[in-house]
Amino acid sequence: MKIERIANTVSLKRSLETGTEEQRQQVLAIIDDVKRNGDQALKEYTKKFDGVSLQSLCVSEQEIEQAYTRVNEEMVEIIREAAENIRDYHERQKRESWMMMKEDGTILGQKVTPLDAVGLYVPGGTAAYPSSVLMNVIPAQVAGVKRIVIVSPPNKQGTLPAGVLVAANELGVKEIYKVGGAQAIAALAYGTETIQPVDKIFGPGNIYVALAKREVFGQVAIDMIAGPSEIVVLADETAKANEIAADLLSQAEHDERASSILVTPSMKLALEVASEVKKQLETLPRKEIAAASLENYGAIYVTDTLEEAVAAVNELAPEHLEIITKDPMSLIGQIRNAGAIFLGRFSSEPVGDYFAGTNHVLPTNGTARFSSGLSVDEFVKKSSIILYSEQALQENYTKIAALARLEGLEAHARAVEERFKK
Ligand SMILES: NC(=O)c1ccc[n+]([C@@H]2O[C@H](COP(=O)([O-])OP(=O)(O)OC[C@H]3O[C@@H](n4cnc5c(N)ncnc54)[C@H](O)[C@@H]3O)[C@@H](O)[C@H]2O)c1
Ligand SMILES: N[C@H](CO)Cc1c[nH]c[nH+]1
Ligand SMILES: [Zn+2]
Repeated sequence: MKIERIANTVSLKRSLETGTEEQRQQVLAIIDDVKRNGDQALKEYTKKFDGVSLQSLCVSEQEIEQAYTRVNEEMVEIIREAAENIRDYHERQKRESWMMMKEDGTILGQKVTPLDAVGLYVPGGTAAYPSSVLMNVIPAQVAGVKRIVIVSPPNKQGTLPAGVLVAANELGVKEIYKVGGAQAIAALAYGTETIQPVDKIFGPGNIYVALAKREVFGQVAIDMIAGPSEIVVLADETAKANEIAADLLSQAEHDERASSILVTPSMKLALEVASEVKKQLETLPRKEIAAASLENYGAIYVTDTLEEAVAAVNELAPEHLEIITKDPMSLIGQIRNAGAIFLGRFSSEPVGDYFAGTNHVLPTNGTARFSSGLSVDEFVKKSSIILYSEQALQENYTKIAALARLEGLEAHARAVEERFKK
């Protein structure tokens, strides 16, 4: 990894894939086809892109049973325990409806209502993560969403990865469809004979999925458009180089476009981490991906002071931040931009990816400056409640009418005056 001396200003080299005009046109054509031809279009695209002809798009009971034969009981227990931790954490995010009454009889409040139906896209290939099923489905369930649908492209055997099916089944998700890409997003947005439309679509995917989500936005809501994984480790001379190297590699193995960065005031640590990364990389099964990621988007930044290192972290605004210093807790107050903050050497990033209970869907591409990770909030909507008493309107209608006339909206003014016409 390259070692660079920096002051406190630095910007993370990030990979932003926006797609070509040709890809956008292709996605538009797919969406239009699904709108017109429903299931038939879904099956044709599945044959074309995933290389498999399906009789039915639905995952059957039999496929779920088959999946359990491929995931051992111990693994199922671990999935259950992770799910429990995630549910426990997200239960605390739940918002209640509230109302307040004023002395004049006015009642104001906020009604929290779960979305009726949400769709989760689970990417195909090696990026099909059972943990992402837990991270998206559990907050939806905690919010009270009744209908949760999963879509994912089938493999050559015409089914979905066993881990994904087991995770979904453990959570009680019954509606799972074998369809991926832009066609799956179109089906979730507009509906087909088999797939009823949803209100909001969640989950990452390749460029076709991302472009389709942008296109259907408005018809349905969408979550964030997630970029490649990122980790920044903020460490001082007390940290262990082998542990930091392992954590940097944990995110680098996700994607050639992932970004792993160490920021430290210690040149000694920087040199040790660089050599550890090289050593550990050699034995990683996904070493080509991790090496490309480190080559293009990895870095070790050395600052003069810890304060400068903290300022650099805030500039980087990473998805994941690990603080491995003498007193990590004392630095929390100074961290302004980070999707998740992992404190101390035993809070290695994969703890959050899988098990602690926090959500692993987090803001990337510097969006931690203004946004947060996935939470129960994304699965509810909030309606304002207004009950004005006669006394309250009597006392205030002339002010309301005045504000309306300031905006040139005479009918607004007359609406409130109408109640008090002599
Ligand atoms: N940010 C995260 O948390 C996160 C997590 C997991 C995966 N991912 C991302 O998900 C993506 C997974 O990609 P994937 O491709 O393996 O799976 P995918 O499920 O996203 O896409 C597969 C589908 O893409 C469509 N497709 C493929 N080639 C096409 C073409 N030429 N024209 C139109 N459609 C086409 C097909 O319909 C296919 O079913 C990766 O980019 C990965 O980085 C991100
Ligand atoms: N680190 C990823 C998000 O950046 C999430 C993940 C899933 N599985 C393993 N990791
Ligand atoms: Zn990860």
